Amino acid sequence: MTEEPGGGALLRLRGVSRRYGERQALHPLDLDVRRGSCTALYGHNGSGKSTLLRIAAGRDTPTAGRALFAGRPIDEDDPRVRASVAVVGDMAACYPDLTVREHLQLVTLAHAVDEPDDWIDRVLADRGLSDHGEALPMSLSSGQLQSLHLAAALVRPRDLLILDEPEQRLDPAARRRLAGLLRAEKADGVAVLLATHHAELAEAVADRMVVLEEGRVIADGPPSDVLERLERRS
Ligand SMILES: Nc1ncnc2c1ncn2[C@@H]1O[C@H](COP(=O)(O)OP(=O)(O)OP(=O)(O)O)[C@@H](O)[C@H]1O
Repeated sequence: MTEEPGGGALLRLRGVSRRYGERQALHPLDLDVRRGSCTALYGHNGSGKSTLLRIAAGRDTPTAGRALFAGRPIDEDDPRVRASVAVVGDMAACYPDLTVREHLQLVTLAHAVDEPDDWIDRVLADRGLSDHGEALPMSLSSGQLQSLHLAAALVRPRDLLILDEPEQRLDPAARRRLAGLLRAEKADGVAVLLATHHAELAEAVADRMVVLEEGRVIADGPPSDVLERLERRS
């Protein structure tokens, strides 16, 4: 398990901002995510959620500020980050010639997971994919594909789980399973950071909700308080 110095937050962003040319996608912000907690980013299209997640995952470098994982600058090429940070992105890709099971086997092989077949069977069952293990991606529905991307993050070790709109294309039952899964991740001590457009999901799983508007934090706190404030504004 990755240790954070002085018992601090596993993910620590300080004064992080991101500019694309003339566009300030993210104004300077601070964010801490601790083990066993979940922070939900919420906001309109283009408000900066994915930009922030990419920086948190070490896939993008902030224009200014510091993004630290367990006290060290985050870089997705750092083997320690690759071993501990699982990401379900908004544009995850599949290999067209590999079955669902083979995708998951590839991930368990890359992360040297013990007894991978047991893990894979369990994750397939939890994600409602048991009957699709031998299916190729092109024969899956969009919701089943999203479940495969989630499954790929769950068959590998992780201390920090980053998800970009994981509720996309999931039906209500699959969304409820997702909420249960994220609560179980917290109970296992994983730090969870997600972007979502689904207020109920945030309320069901997050300890903290951060609302972005044009790259600025406009509300931050427990989801029920934040949602009440947003309701009053509208
Ligand atoms: N690679 C890029 N180059 C230029 N501009 C970008 C790039 N990525 C994002 N942006 C811009 O930064 C802003 C924030 O985008 P971002 O994808 O972070 O928003 P978001 O909150 O995740 O939106 P959505 O809810 O639609 O996924 C947008 O104005 C977007 O056009």
